Amino acid sequence: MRHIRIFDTTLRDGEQSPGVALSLDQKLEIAHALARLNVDIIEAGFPVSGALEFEAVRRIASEVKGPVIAALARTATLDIDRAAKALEKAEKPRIHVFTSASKIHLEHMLRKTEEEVLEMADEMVRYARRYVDDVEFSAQDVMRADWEFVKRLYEVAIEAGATTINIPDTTGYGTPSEYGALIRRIRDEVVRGRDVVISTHTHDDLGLATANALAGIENGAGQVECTINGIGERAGNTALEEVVMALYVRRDYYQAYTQINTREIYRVSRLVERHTGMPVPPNKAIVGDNAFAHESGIHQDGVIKHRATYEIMDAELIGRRPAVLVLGKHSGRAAFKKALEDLGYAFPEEKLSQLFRRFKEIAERKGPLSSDELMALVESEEPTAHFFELAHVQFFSGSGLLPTATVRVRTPQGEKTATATGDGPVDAVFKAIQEVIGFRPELETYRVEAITGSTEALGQVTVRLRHGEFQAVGVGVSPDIVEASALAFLDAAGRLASGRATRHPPTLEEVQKELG
Ligand SMILES: CC(=O)SCCNC(=O)CCNC(=O)[C@H](O)C(C)(C)COP(=O)(O)OP(=O)(O)OC[C@H]1O[C@@H](n2cnc3c(N)ncnc32)[C@H](O)[C@@H]1OP(=O)(O)O
Ligand SMILES: CC(C)C(=O)C(=O)O
Ligand SMILES: [Mg+2]
Repeated sequence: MRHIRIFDTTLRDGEQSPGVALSLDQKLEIAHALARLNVDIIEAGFPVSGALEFEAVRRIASEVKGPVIAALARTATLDIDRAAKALEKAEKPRIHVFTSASKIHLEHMLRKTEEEVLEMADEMVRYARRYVDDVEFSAQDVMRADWEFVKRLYEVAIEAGATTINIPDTTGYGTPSEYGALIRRIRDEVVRGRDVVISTHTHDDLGLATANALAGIENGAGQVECTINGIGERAGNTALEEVVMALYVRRDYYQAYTQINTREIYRVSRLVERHTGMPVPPNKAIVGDNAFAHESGIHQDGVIKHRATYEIMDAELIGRRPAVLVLGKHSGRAAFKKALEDLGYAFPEEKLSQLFRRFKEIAERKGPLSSDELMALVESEEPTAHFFELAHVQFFSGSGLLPTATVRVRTPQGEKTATATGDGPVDAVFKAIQEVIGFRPELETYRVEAITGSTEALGQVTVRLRHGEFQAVGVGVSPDIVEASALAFLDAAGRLASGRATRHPPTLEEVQKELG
């Protein structure tokens, strides 16, 4: 098995994502998280580009231990001087010198001839080697460049002392077979057995970044440049989590491994999402919300019978909770039954079919149901006659006023009225209801949703109450949220009072108490 080095460039190419500007503290926090992930190299930034960037690289170099810390530099002495200065305290510093290889870059961007670029590459790699032993060399846009020039350029860089040669498909133009062939050619015709690591750097303009990186590995690359969540210039870079998990899950095929602590992947992904403000799409491989969720009945049935029927890796492996079954319009009986069992219900087949039909009708109209909604569905199918009925609710609140509510409720013992104050109108209403019904269930969850999308939207309130060892869910709907809350509370309290509640699973403390 070959070791593939993971070069993380979230803090450099990743931060080049339009609109992203990380603070010093955010960069440091991400760098520490990358060290816990055990990446081999952290590209901490491009020091010449600004004072904050310089300081971030300097702090990361002095504080983050473990990985090699790399800093980017153009083929210019000032860039290399700044990179070297920022890396002064690094245990394992690397200077990453880059130029360009394609005609279009040379003519229109660098405005240099091939000979001038060769000379700059030679001089600047040598210059960087005066500061550090570990120098990486890249030539942008290799995929669109002429092979003869690419060959000469990388040959010059190796002769000048580059220890890693990176082959960027800067514009995301290559296909996997082309990029793979290019890496193979670099290995056979440029590196020729010398002790130089070949690195991939692929962009996702055609959605091929990960496929291209893997093709590079198959053809001799020993380092992959990538970012968390695949962020980066334009459509982004190769996603670290994708390449790492592809190498792990298909180690039989690639015969290669990384040293990544995969259980940290999800945590770092969330951190980068939060700090960059770039949301991870739900269908994103490995780290998206749906990556380990199943809604289709056939898949759910398979997963319940044997996880591996529809899962090629365990969610826990990347630090996520186990796969979830989403109960929606595509779900089948098996998943529905399992969800009810998980909530503590067991029904005969006939009753289950009746509940399942009702569930399908609702899910087709409103989308997936949460477990509270499922409980409400089951309980609303019980013989109901409301035990407590709201006759009247009145409340007032406002700035400088003590929120106060009065409720009148029809109970089996007749109509009762109570007034209470609270932290807000809903709290005051709940306290007044507790007075009226004569017991004090604990509010475990409270959720408000708009049922329709306009300003006169109907509000749906779902509460879960607990009393002793019983719990019940109640739902209330009204254009007035406070009234919907009163209805929901009375619905759940009625279930508790009339013995139509479920026994809740014991808490850890209760089990410990029972066991003495
Ligand atoms: C593919 C990549 O990701 S490359 C990295 C890209 N990242 C960034 O650009 C982010 C940080 N960049 C910056 O802050 C700024 O662009 C700086 C500080 C680097 C340079 O700023 P400025 O001096 O204002 O130059 P500006 O950005 O307008 O133009 C880039 C200059 O660098 C030159 N250049 C580009 N690449 C290289 C290179 N590899 N080697 C030498 N010079 C280069 C360009 O030809 C241009 O030079 P010119 O001004 O003589 O025409
Ligand atoms: C600086 C280089 C490696 C780069 O990011 C690219 O070419 O995409
Ligand atoms: Mg790039």
